[in-house]
Amino acid sequence: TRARVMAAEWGYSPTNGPDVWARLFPQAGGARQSPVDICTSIASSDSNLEMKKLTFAYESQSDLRILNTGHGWKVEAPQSGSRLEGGPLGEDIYQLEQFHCHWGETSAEGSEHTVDGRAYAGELHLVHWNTTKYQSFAEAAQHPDGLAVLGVFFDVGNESNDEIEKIVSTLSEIKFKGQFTDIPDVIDPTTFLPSGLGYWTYLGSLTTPPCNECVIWIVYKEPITVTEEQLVQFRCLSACSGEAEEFIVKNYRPPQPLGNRALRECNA
Ligand SMILES: NS(=O)(=O)c1cc(F)ccc1F
Ligand SMILES: [Zn+2]
Repeated sequence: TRARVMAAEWGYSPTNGPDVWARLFPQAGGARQSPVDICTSIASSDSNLEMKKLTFAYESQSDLRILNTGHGWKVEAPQSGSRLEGGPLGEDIYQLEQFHCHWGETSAEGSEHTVDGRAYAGELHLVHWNTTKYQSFAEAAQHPDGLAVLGVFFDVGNESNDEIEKIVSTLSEIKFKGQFTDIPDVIDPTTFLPSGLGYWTYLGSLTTPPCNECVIWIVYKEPITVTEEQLVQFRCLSACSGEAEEFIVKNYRPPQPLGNRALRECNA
């Protein structure tokens, strides 16, 4: 009943998960929702994108705050000196705000976007907002061109990802929802990006409630590699703030209808 969904926090279980979000968050039922299945055969190679190269410049930062949001971990990384521009972003400059990731109960699933129906083991999101047009992240999230999110797929392999290890090493300190700590290591967001910079791009939304339709998505084609052990550590985070232990074993939204949206690709 509505009362039950009203009472419960949104999440990823059958009673409060993606299938019922639209009851509480009307935008979740909109026509430009994310994620989507990336059907590579319909992706149009847009010469326009080839022309305007996507460029990014990040600072290396230490003592970034990492938080257990109850739905996963999030690193707050407001970087006034960072810039993401070009590609599908027109003339506007986007600034890094935070990064986080999504994963599944097993490594057979976990990414939000899928490629020709194939899910990856996880997906990292580097979230940026349009500082050319808007005065704050919150304001930008109310506009169709407010945010730009870079998505990077995780493949499971034998080499552990050193940058992800800096995140993993703090997770024991933020086991419970609401806990946060500072990451002592220096983090350079550039190191999260794959070497091949080809990507797909389309207009979409936040993949968690309220699912605002405010995101220009840029999803890299090439995954980065993490280890099963690193993903196992993600799944040890608790969704609760107290002694009760409800592990965050999955926090990905399944693909939503692309509808008549253009899906463009750029082979950088
Ligand atoms: N998963 S997401 O990158 O679409 C996202 C980013 C935010 F800043 C807030 C909510 C979100 F769901
Ligand atoms: Zn995300």
